[in-house]
Amino acid sequence: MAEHPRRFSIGYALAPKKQKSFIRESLINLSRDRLIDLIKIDTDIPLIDQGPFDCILHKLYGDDWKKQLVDYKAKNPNVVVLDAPESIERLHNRISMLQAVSELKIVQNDRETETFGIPKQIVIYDAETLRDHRSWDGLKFPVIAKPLVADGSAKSHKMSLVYNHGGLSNLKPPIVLQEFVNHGGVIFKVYVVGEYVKCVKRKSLPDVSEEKLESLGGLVTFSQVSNLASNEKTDEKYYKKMHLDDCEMPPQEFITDIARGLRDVMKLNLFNFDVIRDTRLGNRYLVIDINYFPGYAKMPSYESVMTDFFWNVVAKNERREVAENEESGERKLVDNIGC
Ligand SMILES: Nc1ncnc2c1ncn2[C@@H]1O[C@H](COP(=O)(O)OP(=O)(O)OP(=O)(O)O)[C@@H](O)[C@H]1O
Ligand SMILES: O=P(O)(O)O[C@H]1[C@H](OP(=O)(O)O)[C@@H](OP(=O)(O)O)[C@@H](O)[C@@H](O)[C@@H]1OP(=O)(O)O
Ligand SMILES: [Mg+2]
Ligand SMILES: [Mg+2]
Repeated sequence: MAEHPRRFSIGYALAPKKQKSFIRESLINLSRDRLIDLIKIDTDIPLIDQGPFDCILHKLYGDDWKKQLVDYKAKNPNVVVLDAPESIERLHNRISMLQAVSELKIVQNDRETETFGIPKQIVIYDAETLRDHRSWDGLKFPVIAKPLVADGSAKSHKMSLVYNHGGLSNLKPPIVLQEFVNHGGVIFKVYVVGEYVKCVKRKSLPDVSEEKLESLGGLVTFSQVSNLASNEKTDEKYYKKMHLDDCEMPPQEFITDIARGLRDVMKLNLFNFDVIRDTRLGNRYLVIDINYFPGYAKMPSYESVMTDFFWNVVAKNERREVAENEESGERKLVDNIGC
């Protein structure tokens, strides 16, 4: 009798909004065709009582969830958890998040003139430090004030563009004050899925000229500028409407090197990062934000990219398991012969 090919099972635990945008029929069907079943994890039932899963895909936080993952892994040592909660955690703080960029060790070739880094930034933990001008004296206005915590809450996305020191008094620490860098109103979003890297353009905040800065007072607040309705973004009309066509992309190899470097340093497979190009220099790129498990459905052909990745993860794991079993079988045989 012919043996049935092995099917794989991936459990997903996502917030309702993420589930709605990411787990589309098209993704379920394509994965199913490749022998991968995407199964919803019921967060009202202990994880340990569900499955078995070859892989768990998640974007949920908290100590209880972390413990559930640890317990599940203890019982099912071969499960692949994407990604490890300890690796995701550094992205919940906007300082440790961007420190990953300074940890990169990229050897640039002589032909490359592009450089990368992060904007100048400081962290302010309390109102007293915010009032003390010595804390922010070294910063050039305008600055963007970002909540220190980046935990996915609406609050963590609420930003302020602060034009002068007068505007600082309205802010609520703990915050990061980051120099605003003019970048021609276009941001590059780099999506990473394991080895796969895709860079797309999005509309960003417009430049602030010196003259405009003098005439402006205080601050202006905003939230998730680049996150318009998701169907608009893959649309060609979106590019035309936003005049994004005219903007040159950064060199692919340069971006891929940064993406792979970040993946290794952070030990993450699923993330994106935002990059802006300093208009004064033209070849200096700054990473301003890194997000765990971003809106992949906005990435072109996301279904096939994700399915290929899932397949690589589960099939590679399966091969490792088989090899380990064979190895321990051989060892047993040797032990028995030795007896
Ligand atoms: N240093 C900067 N200089 C210029 N523009 C910036 C800077 N930092 C942020 N921005 C603009 O503000 C937007 C929001 O900032 P950021 O990406 O840090 O916030 P976020 O809430 O974490 O975003 P996301 O929705 O991608 O998670 C950016 O997309 C970009 O348009
Ligand atoms: O809303 P979308 O699905 O499009 O994805 C956004 C995602 O929201 P979600 O995780 O609630 O879905 C955000 O995550 P949190 O910081 O809020 O955790 C953040 O990663 C954004 O950068 C994503 O937008 P993108 O960077 O891809 O444009
Ligand atoms: Mg961002
Ligand atoms: Mg972010």
